[in-house]
Amino acid sequence: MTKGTQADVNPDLKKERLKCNFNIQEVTFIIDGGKDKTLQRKKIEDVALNIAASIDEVPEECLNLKERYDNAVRKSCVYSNIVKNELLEITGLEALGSPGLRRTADAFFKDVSPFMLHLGMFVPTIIGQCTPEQQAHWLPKALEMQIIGAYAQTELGHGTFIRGLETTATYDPATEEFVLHSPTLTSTKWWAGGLGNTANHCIVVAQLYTKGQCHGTHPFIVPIRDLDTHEPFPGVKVGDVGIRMGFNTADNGFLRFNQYRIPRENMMMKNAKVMKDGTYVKVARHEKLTYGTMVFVRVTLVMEAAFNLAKAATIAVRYSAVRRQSQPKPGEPEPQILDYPTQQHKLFICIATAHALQLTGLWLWRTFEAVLADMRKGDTDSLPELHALSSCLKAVSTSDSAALIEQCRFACGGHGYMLSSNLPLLYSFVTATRTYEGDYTVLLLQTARFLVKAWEQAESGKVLTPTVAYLACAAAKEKVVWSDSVDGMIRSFQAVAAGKIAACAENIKRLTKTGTSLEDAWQLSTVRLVAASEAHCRAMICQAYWHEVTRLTASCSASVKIVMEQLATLYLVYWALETTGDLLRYSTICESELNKLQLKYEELLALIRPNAVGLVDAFDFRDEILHSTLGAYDGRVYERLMEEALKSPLNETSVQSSFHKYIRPLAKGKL
Ligand SMILES: CC/C=C\C/C=C\C/C=C\CCCC(=O)SCCNC(=O)CCNC(=O)[C@H](O)C(C)(C)COP(=O)(O)OP(=O)(O)OC[C@H]1O[C@@H](n2cnc3c(N)ncnc32)[C@H](O)[C@@H]1OP(=O)(O)O
Ligand SMILES: Cc1cc2nc3c(=O)[nH]c(=O)nc-3n(C[C@H](O)[C@H](O)[C@H](O)COP(=O)(O)OP(=O)(O)OC[C@H]3O[C@@H](n4cnc5c(N)ncnc54)[C@H](O)[C@@H]3O)c2cc1C
Repeated sequence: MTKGTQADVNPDLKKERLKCNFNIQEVTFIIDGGKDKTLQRKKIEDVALNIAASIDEVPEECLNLKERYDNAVRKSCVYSNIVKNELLEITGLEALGSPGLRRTADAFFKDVSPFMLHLGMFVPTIIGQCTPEQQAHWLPKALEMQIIGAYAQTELGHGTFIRGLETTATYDPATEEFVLHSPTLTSTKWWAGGLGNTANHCIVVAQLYTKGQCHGTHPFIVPIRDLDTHEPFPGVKVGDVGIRMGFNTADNGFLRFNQYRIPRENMMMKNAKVMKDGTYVKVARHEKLTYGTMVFVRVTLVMEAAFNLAKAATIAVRYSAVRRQSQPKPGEPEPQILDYPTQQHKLFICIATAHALQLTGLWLWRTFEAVLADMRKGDTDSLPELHALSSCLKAVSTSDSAALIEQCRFACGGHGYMLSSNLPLLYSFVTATRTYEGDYTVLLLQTARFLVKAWEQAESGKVLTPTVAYLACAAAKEKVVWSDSVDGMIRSFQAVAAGKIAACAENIKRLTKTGTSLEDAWQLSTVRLVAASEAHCRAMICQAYWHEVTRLTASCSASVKIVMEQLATLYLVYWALETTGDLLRYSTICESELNKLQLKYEELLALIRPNAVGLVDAFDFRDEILHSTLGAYDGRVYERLMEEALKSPLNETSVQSSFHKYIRPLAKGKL
């Protein structure tokens, strides 16, 4: 944060900070994943943010589309040099995935860097899909930015259904090359970030043909532009996909091939190989290991959802402490809008959800690392559970984050609609995460496949993997008695999930018994399967969040433990109240217990209220990263709104030329 002098700080915010009754830094350490992580992040910020402070002469939003792209490329080059020459020295290669790097990128780009997918997917795919020899060839070039890459999987005709991709890579043993071809309009690669004008290389996912046989989709590294002239190579047609809701500096592109040749060695061969004579050799022990980059990005997106929501919550809570509106008690001053329970209801769930997703995201990351370690030893047994976990957590976290960021904008009234609040841009960026890297519904249905199988195992008394172990109680017909203790609520959420999964399995069984094919029975059950998957995911987040809070606050000061537990309890009670219909159906909860729960919720809002500003301060966002007139640390909201308004190109002259060209002639009847 940028603290300035105390005298500059809005008096209401100053009072809020005095009210805070816990040690903010302790909470920051928990959110970052430990004190060492916080210190490293701050070191990275100190290096990068000095430069970022003066990077934009004109606000990004005042530039036209082409100028914005050029500016984004300029800044990406400056930023890449800082990463390469200074930041990687602080932490080594692991810095690529560090929160410090993610945060400092936001100081440079209000929208998105056209290089984002280079580090976000191109480099991870080289690491995940190449042999050691291929890595030795490609990785240094990519890290040194001698080549810039994109990840082109999605086509105009297919994004979700990867097996339906149409781009072909046909092996020619005579020249030891693959011939890439786009046989139809719908086979055009579409959407890849950085592809339109920036990248000179691209990972292309294509149907592999050798010896006349198709072996399904495989990834290839494809040079698409000359490294010196940047002209596309003959046989390559590449360009921008057009203006989007957000991501307008991300350079999302299209790509077509006309019998374009690449060397055999450019097939990424960690999981499958094509020998010189065209023989296809499968190396991987699991069919879906070529989908590995997607699993990796889905895992990282859970913390990404938390990060963006934390930014929105910081903006909206600080603004709500500064903003005064209405007069509920005659003769008394207008209250801070943060004092309205309805405002607390809108905002405290945002803080709690940011914590829930961050702590669940850190747990998921550790799970991912453990599965990777198993796979390095040749054991892929835990991959289906990781796929099921990462699919539903990606879906629910990105969806919750987008919806709650929009709620933060609503909470800021008219000023939230200003681009300078940064809430509109944040929303347009985050809402895309619900779609990319696997659409919400599609991913929940992937988890549902796993859940229905797990239910069948539970019914037949088999041992279940940890995230679905709770199904055993339901399969044994154990009744869950409602209790508003934390453990009681988690058990009830699990009972809801188990009840929904069981109902899906029964429905599928009923339909197939009466002659419906399994595929049709599945389709006819998908509305409830999505709901079951959501319920499972919610129960899992509640359990992981509470477990992590208990674990991480065990050695904290008492006040930190209290406030962290209040937030986690608020999260559970909020979701119990949101899903009362389900609880009435699948647990023993009754009307009087629901009333008690509502009271508990309102009490929690009041308990959290004095610490609200302290809690968002604990996210520790510097102003250079928040980019918000409403959310700056000093709370000088009105001054900043006015300063930004005066920067508008429409205020450069007191009279616009359009007045003389159109309005005056119209008024004089001369148009
Ligand atoms: C600043 C941000 C920070 C970091 C992020 C960086 C960059 C982010 C910015 C933009 C990135 C955007 C990039 C993209 O969007 S890239 C394109 C992503 N595309 C997708 O995600 C497509 C979604 N579709 C799929 O994943 C699959 O096609 C599918 C829906 C899963 C279906 O696949 P299919 O082959 O048809 O499989 P099924 O027949 O449905 O299932 C068969 C069997 O396989 C299992 N399975 C499926 N996927 C996986 C997997 N990944 N891992 C392990 N197992 C998998 C599936 O469960 C099933 O198992 P059964 O046992 O049930 O048979
Ligand atoms: C900002 C942005 C950046 C992107 N960047 C990249 C990139 O860098 N590289 C890349 O390769 N791709 C990228 N993508 C593409 C992205 O991965 C796909 O858009 C995404 O996977 C969804 O696929 P789709 O567009 O084909 O949607 P569709 O699959 O056509 O979805 C449309 C609707 O159909 C529903 N639907 C589809 N299949 C099913 C099913 N089986 N059952 C039930 N419902 C179904 C969906 O739920 C959805 O409601 C990007 C997209 C965006 C928006």
